[in-house]
Amino acid sequence: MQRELRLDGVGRRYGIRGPWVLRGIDLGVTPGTLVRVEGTNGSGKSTLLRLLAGIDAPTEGRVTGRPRTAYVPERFPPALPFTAAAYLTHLGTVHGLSRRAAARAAGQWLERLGVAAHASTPLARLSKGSSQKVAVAQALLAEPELLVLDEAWTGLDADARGELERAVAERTASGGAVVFVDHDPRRLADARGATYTVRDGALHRRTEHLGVPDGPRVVVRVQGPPGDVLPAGALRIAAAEEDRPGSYSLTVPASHSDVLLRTLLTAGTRWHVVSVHAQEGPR
Ligand SMILES: Nc1ncnc2c1ncn2[C@@H]1O[C@H](COP(=O)(O)OP(=O)(O)OP(=O)(O)O)[C@@H](O)[C@H]1O
Repeated sequence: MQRELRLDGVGRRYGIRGPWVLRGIDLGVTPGTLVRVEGTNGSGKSTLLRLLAGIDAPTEGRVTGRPRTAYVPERFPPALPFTAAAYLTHLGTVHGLSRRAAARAAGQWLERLGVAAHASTPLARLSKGSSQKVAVAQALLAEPELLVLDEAWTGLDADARGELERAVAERTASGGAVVFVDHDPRRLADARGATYTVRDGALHRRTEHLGVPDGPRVVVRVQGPPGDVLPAGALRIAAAEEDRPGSYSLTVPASHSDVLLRTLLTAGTRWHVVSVHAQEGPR
């Protein structure tokens, strides 16, 4: 993602005389950031996410700087005459992948989300949970610059929920942005990012960090050449402390630890991983 996606003075209402659901929204989504959107039922969270995803247009105001975007809607349209694999392959080509690359990415995501056994099942015959996995796969397969997730964890089993959290870490570590709504306040609660609350049609920035930081974390200690800068992707997902010149402790939510390790081990500079340990309980 090269630049900021901006909403300036954005308002949305449904119907000419409908009440304003959102009004005067100014928001910048910068590359590599994670944004949680909160609010009570009916406050306008999904409306905001549809505007950010570009599948709905504002009634007033401007949206600029749109990156390559993918979206998991609150309700996935399932009754299309495709199998899961054919649908994902088709969408991959729509996103600009070659047919071969799209089929490969479709297979990989069905595998990662634990639904590969249903690759040949028509969408209309998938269970609710499997259908949600296909909804998640369609958004992830083309590695979007902006990923918009509306209750995307709902209906997923524990393994798939973990896989989606990892995918979020991958997207942010590689410079993409992720905007999400989730009814569980613990979702990605430890991850670095910003929280906004939708209230009375306006957007209020709540805190620098998401939610209540009480989830399991992992501390990775690394050593590199003194004076070398940690990879940007690592700094997007981890809190870093320099213990000595060139020696850092990086703290991440447990769900992000393997993405952090991969980011460090594939960086240009050779970072030596000294230790990896779990940090439990309140800090
Ligand atoms: N397509 C639509 N046509 C008419 N009104 C709509 C439409 N979509 C949303 N609304 C209305 O806009 C308001 C905000 O809805 P929205 O779905 O954005 O809220 P939400 O915060 O996501 O709610 P929830 O937490 O229940 O999912 C509600 O009053 C809703 O009825």
